[in-house]
Order: sequence, then C-alpha cells, then structure tokens
Amino acid sequence: MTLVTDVRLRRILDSRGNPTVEADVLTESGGFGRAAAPSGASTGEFEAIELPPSESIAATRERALPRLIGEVHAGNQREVDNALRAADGTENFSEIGANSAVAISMAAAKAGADVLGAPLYQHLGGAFRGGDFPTPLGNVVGGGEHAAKATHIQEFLSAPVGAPSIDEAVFANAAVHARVAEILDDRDIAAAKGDEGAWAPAVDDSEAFEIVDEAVSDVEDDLGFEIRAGLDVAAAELYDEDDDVYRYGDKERSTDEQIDYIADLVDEYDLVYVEDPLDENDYDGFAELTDRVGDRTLICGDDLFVTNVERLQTGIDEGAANSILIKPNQIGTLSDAFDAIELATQHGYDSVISHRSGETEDTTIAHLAVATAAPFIKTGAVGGERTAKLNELIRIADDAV
Ligand SMILES: O=C(O)[C@@H](CO)OP(=O)(O)O
Ligand SMILES: [Mg+2]
Repeated sequence: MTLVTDVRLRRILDSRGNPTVEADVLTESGGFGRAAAPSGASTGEFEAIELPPSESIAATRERALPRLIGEVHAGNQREVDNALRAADGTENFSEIGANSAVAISMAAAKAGADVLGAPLYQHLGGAFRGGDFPTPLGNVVGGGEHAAKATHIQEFLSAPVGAPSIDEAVFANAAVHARVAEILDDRDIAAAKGDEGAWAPAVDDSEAFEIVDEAVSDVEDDLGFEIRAGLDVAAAELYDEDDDVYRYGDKERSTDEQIDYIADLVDEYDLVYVEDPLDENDYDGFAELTDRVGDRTLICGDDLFVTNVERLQTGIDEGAANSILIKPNQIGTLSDAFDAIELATQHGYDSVISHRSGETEDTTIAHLAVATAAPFIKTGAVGGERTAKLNELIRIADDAV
C-alpha cells in the first residue's frame, strides 16, 4: 500500500528568501507526503552537506529516485532512508545533498502516516505517544550569525518550564517576546529582527541579559507559572582557533575564562538551558562545564554533536554535555535522527528538537518532538515559519491534526 510510486522535487523559498528543496512522495494507494529542508547559518563543521538546491535536485533525480520509485515503502522509514544512503554512498550526503535527502525522508514519513490515516507523531512514535509535550524554547533576543551588529551570543531563549499546557507555553514565549519590545522601547533602543524573529538590538550581551531577565520575570508574574531563560551561545562562531580565544568584539576570553563566564551566567540568571557554550571541537571544555553546572542546567551540544551518533558517543564517553540538539537536516534522514535520540535517551541525555534559522512552513519537527517525548523543542517564538510549528503543537494537543 505504501509502495512509493513517485517522488517530486522542486525549489521553494525559505524564510531568508533563499531557495530550498521541497519533496512530494506519492504512494500506490494514494498516500501523499510533502516536506521541505530547512537551512542553517551557523552551521557546524561536521554537519551533513547541503548542496545548492538545483544541484542537489539534479543529483537526487539521477541517483536516488531509481532506488526509491517502485522500490521502497513510505511506511517503512528505514527502507526509505537506507535507499537514500545507498544512493548517495558517502557518510555526509555530499553526492545528493542532505537537503534533498531530508526532504524526501520527512515527506516519506508523512506519506506513510497518510496511508495509515494517523497523525505523523503517531506514525513516528506509536499509539502511546501524544501525551507528553515539549517545553518550547523561544528565541526572543539574538545576534551572532543571525543578525548583524547585535549581540555576540546568538540566542537568548525564553523557557516556560512551569506552563500547564503547550498552548500556555507557546503564548508565554510570545508574551516575553512582546515584553522585550516594550523594555527596548523604554530604553530607547531600536531593534530589527534577526533570522528567527528574535529582537536584534545593538546592545552588549550584558544588557541583553538584563532585558531578557526583566521580560521573563514580568511575564512570569503576569501568568503565574515559572519561566526561565536559556542561551544558544553558538561559541564555535566566536572561537578564534589561531589565537585559541573566544572573541566578543574587542573582548577576548581564554577557554578557562569562557567556562567561568558561562558557569557564572548559569547561576546569576538561573539559566535552564545552555547550548554550544564552547567550540565544536572542545569535548574537554564541555565536560568540565558539565561537571560544574550540569546538575542544575542542560548543557546542550548542537555544533558539537550535529545529530551524529558517533560524535554523541564520544561526548557520552567523555561526559561532555547532558543534552543533544536534534536537527534532522544535520544528519540527512529521520532514521539517523531517531538513532541519535535513542542513544541519547539510553545514556540520560535529553533530546532537544530544533528548527534551523532558515525555515519553511514545514511542521515535521513538531511531530518529531511529540513522537519522541522530547523535553524541549527550539523553534522560535514568532514569525510564520516558526508559528507553523508552534501552532501544530497546539493542534496536536487538541488532537486536531
Ligand atoms: O544554531 C542553531 O541552533 C540554529 C537554530 O537556532 O541556527 P542555525 O540554523 O543557523 O544553525
Ligand atoms: Mg545552535
């Protein structure tokens, strides 16, 4: 029933106005799935390769479609993903591009769910899933690679950990985002928005902490449940390998100073979540920081792990981080992303499902988070390509998907 009968690929726009790959998967019994690849700006050195969309589409048509059409079943995710891997033949999808691979992998999952008549999260997670919802991490202030002339730290996140429901959590993050705008206005600070819809004011990081801290406390008081702050430092973008320092504009920090700085921030601002506090090659630094503050915050590896089981295993062996960011396009298929989540779970690492800075209306990650009972999802606070996922979570909770 789910035998794949056609795969169509096209270029569509992403939220930055760049082209990305969209895939449609059709099955024998009329099943249909459509999904699109997201795209990063602060990409990890070890990510699977994103090719220019036209190149990726041409290579995929030539190499992968003959192994998919009439050959694999959309309901059998491993079969689809193994065929994509075999068609590419490399470790990092450099022949067909992880962008086409992930679009097809996700579209096949949706086609499989369509044939079953089940919501995607149920097809991916089974009959007992759908009760646990992730806490959304909402990007409310940011800079780094996502906005010019703004903060050095890439993302200041709102985390409504005490929200009684997903919809209250989603609205809490939107309220923090709105409250940040009022505080910026009170301080006479103009701000554009960065790639993910976060405010991108030209303030130093210490002022951004003050603003976010105030906004989080105000909204926490208004709503009456706990909201905390988190960060994506994206430290690989700040790290200068030649001089072995982290550069925050004119200010430099050695690795030891960086570890002290982050550990102090965790306590000063009661941070619940810190992503990529150190360079993507620094397992030792991650391990030291995790040792110091891992009992009271999540230390999450994004560029460090790139959703890759081998890199995650190294982290587990060394005690580096206690959580992993999961981005299916970093590794190329949903099966690979599930393998990373499974390994993480076995070793007590929390999985945080994540968007990319370049996104589309695709909602697959909302279903992936519910299917895997992930404790957190990072998918922005406002903006159509972000609210697509947040609203889908609300619909899943309402069982209206
Ligand atoms: O660093 C990150 O975690 C992501 C998403 O927030 O950014 P990008 O997609 O640019 O890698
Ligand atoms: Mg990151």
